[in-house]
Amino acid sequence: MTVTHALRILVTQKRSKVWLYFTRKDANAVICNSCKSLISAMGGTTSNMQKHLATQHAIRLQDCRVFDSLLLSDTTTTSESSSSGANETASAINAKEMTTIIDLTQDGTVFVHADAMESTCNDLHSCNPHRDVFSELSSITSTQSEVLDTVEQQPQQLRVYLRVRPFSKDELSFNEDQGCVVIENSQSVMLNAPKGSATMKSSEKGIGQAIHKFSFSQIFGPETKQTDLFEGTIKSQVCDYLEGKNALVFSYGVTNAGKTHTIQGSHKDPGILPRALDVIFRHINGRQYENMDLKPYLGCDAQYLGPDQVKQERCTKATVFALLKEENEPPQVSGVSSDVFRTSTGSLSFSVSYDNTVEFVNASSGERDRSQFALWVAFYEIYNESVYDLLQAPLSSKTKRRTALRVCEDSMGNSYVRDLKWINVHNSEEACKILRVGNKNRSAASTKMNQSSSRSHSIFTMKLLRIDGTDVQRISELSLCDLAGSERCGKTKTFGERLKEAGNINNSLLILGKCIAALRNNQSDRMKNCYIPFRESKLTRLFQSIFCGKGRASMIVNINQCASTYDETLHVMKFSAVAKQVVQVIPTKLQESFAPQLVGRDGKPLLRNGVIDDQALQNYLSEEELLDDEDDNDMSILPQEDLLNVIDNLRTKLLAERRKNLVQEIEIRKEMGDAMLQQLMESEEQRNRQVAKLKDSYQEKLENTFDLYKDALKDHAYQRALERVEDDYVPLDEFIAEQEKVEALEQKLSEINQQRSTSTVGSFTVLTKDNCSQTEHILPLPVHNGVTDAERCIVLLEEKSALKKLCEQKEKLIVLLEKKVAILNDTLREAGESYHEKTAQEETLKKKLADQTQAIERMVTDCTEKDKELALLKEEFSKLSQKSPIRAKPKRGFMANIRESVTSPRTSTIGRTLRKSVRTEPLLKKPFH
Ligand SMILES: Nc1ncnc2c1ncn2[C@@H]1O[C@H](COP(=O)(O)OP(=O)(O)OP(=O)(O)O)[C@@H](O)[C@H]1O
Repeated sequence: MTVTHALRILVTQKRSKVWLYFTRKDANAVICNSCKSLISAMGGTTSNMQKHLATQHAIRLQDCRVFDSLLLSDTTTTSESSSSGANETASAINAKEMTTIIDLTQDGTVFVHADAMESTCNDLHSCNPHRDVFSELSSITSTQSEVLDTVEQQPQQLRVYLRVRPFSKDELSFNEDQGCVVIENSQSVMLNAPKGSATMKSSEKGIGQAIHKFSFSQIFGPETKQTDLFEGTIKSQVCDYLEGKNALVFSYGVTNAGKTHTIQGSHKDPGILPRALDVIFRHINGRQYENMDLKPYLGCDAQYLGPDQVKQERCTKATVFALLKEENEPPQVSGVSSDVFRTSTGSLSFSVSYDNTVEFVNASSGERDRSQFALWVAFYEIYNESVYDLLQAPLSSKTKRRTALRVCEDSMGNSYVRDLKWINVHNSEEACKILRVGNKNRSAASTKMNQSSSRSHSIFTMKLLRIDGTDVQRISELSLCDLAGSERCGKTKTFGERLKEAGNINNSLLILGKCIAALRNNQSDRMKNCYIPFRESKLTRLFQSIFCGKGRASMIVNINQCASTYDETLHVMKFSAVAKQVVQVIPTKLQESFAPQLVGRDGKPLLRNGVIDDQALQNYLSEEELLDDEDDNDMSILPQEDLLNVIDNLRTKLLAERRKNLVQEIEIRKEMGDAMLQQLMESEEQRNRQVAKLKDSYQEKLENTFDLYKDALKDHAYQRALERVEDDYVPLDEFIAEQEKVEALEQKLSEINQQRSTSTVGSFTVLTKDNCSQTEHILPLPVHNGVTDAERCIVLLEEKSALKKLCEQKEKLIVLLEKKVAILNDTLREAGESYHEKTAQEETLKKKLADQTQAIERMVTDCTEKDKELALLKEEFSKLSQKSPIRAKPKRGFMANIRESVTSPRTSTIGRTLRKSVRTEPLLKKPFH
């Protein structure tokens, strides 16, 4: 016993280590990436850290193996039957060797076999990171450990249902009914590509097929009623939920395919959500936990609330309901009309006959008397990759932005939306009110295809707490997710904000598809361990735990039969075919052991009298979590010391990052500088080339212009010539008339000649005296009676020719004379010109002469004045000489005397007098001309 006990303790320790390892495996995958970049930034320590990581990994693996062997021996000793049962199941599934997934038949039909899966229980066991979550919990209570020993795993394919929407009147009038969707039986459907669809075009080119076949868990045709759909799809999941199992339901499809109709329905014809609510409340009828002091906490735990907190909760609930009262006429904001589920009674009006279900649940539970239930609901949406609470009061101003909520994970790897409003509802009426409030806030915008299209993934989540006394025995979660339309941007004519929405919608659906495909791949090949990108979108991150075995997921694929959306529908169907191949392994009794307590690694509960134990919380979070710098982690719940550590670590990381960034920045700047220089050089070269080209082209243009001008000039000259010709032109009639005249005259002349020849010699008298004088020197006419007429005529002709010659000579003479005249004219003109020149010269000379004459006259006048002056001077001189006692000098002439008086050094009186007189006579200063 002691050995077994010791072994048990050892196993427990190992289990807790391994569990922690596996529960954080997924998170580590993401942390790893950030660590890698951090490690690379840390330079030299990289290899050491990598080694350390590798060693840690090896140790964990070793732990895992040890744990496996211990578990095996432990299980063998405690519960042999269950072990063998599990082995049988594993071998049974192992034996299920599957074949190809897609079968291309000769007639161009593609068969997608949904059961074409290769999967084993062991495989799943090895790839499921959360397989030991529950063994960890087994150490908490004795009852749980008992349950753990009988854990069974129930492999099940992901249930994928197809719902085909009926045609609307409009669609029929637009000829959308082209037999694209043919339901063969309850599980098989055939899609025929209509003419003009991309699929048909591709198949015509030999790419792909025109006919596709798909199989589903169940197909619901256009005539299916909502009640039948509920019965055939999620009813069993709801029953499981009431028994403590988690469930997730997706509605997937293109916009306007009927997703919202399926989930919510209408007032007259409610969808699966109100029907599920009805079943739940019928089940908990009379066992309602009214206190409201136990509330869901983090991922899948519960929290005790103090009286103040309870008050706060009641207040929140009232506020949310008040949002609904504010509206008089509720606007239609989502795909479902807002008057849906407005019922006056506590139960829904459509509730028909779920008594069987309720009975079934009650009978199976067997805890009718003891347990109570509390249902907490939340309604939120993922819009543009941000999570928004739909129960939040709408913003007063349109410019204000809604607060996006963070997706966090608790220590067990369960995702949850932080600060999400959870409302405790006591009946269907209240739950439906919540739904209506959320619908009001739901982001809906009209697209081309659906006037009230949902542009977000909306999720209605219900957490059911089974309470025994004041203990929460278990919590189960049911989520119904109405996915946004999977249409592509082009089809819906989306732009701007709508395009961004479409991008985000498609991205999250793509990630969902990737996760499903990766899950399937990992299951189909045990050697494969593909990374499942749960964390790449909020949607998959939130439901990661469900896909990893913590609940059952099912998908309702909605399609319409319209020819215009055929390609989109085909895409949806292909996605569904992959989804259907995912196998979920859900431990059947697992949920019972899932006590909603916060436990640390030491197994101590976190909640003590409704208050969180700090010490336990410190142990609850691992170092990895403390170091995890992801925004989404819930840091606020950490103690101050750890927060300081985190800050220190972050500071170190920040410094390293900054250093790295600086180096990168310098490198980038250098690269950019080089690139810019290169670019500048290239552009300069290009510009030079352009300039040269321009030069050439301008030159060419210039030449062309010259040619044009030349041509224009030629044309002009030609036109002028034509005009001249036109001027000289003589009309044909006139010319002919003239010719006729000439002919008539010639005829007359010949007649006259004939008459002459017959007439007498006297007729020669016609010659005038002048004529005679002109011609006598040429031809002296013989005048005598004996000359015949013929001779006369000859003579006359000779005369005529002689006259002609004479005329010609004269003409020549005239031309000669004209030439001479022309020459003479030229000479005359030249002479005239020279005459003009000479005349001009003469005038100039005359002018000059006149000027000179004037000058001479002035000189003469001056001379006369000088003479007069001289005479005066002479007189003065003679007077002076007569008065002077000095002997008069011999007469040498006046000028000689003056010269002497001027040049003599002696100052004679004459000189002085002369100068004085000169000075006193201003007239003498006049220039001498
Ligand atoms: N099974 C059905 N029977 C009758 N009418 C239906 C059915 N399914 C859908 N409809 C009608 O088709 C229209 C579009 O449906 P719904 O709004 O549910 O589409 P949706 O896929 O949710 O679109 P979106 O993604 O744009 O929100 C609605 O008027 C709805 O009443």
